[in-house]
Amino acid sequence: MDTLTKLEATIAARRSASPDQSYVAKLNAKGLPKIAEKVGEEATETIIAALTGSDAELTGEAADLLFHLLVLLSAKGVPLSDVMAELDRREGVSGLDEKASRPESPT
Ligand SMILES: N=c1c2ncn([C@@H]3O[C@H](COP(=O)(O)OP(=O)(O)OP(=O)(O)O)[C@@H](O)[C@H]3O)c2ncn1[C@@H]1O[C@H](COP(=O)(O)O)[C@@H](O)[C@H]1O
Repeated sequence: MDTLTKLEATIAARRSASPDQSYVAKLNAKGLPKIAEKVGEEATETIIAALTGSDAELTGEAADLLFHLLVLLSAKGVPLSDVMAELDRREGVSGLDEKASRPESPT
């Protein structure tokens, strides 16, 4: 099992833990807007690290961003495998124009 898939399973298991003992449970208890805000915060910190920080700082912020993105996907019930499948699908799309790289929107 790859690292992100293992982390996804850990996050799913920790969602129902005590918020006193689990960061994942604490964040879920605060609700979806707070989880989404954390993703934005970590994305900003990743950008700052990329522009002004060391490679080690960028690595740390990228890890924070991926972790919080997995917490968000879990809270929304969207499996990581769906995201991976979408990336695989795009890899198979020839060219990268705006329309072809996005899933069909429901009409
Ligand atoms: N990968 C991580 C991970 N990365 C970052 N963090 C936490 O994310 C938080 C981010 O720090 P911030 O300063 O931005 O946030 P904060 O001050 O704690 O909280 P805010 O009030 O600012 O939102 C820190 O508390 C980090 O400990 C993580 N917490 C947990 N995990 C993984 O999730 C698993 C389950 O964790 P628990 O839910 O704590 O058991 C762990 O075993 C790890 O594998």
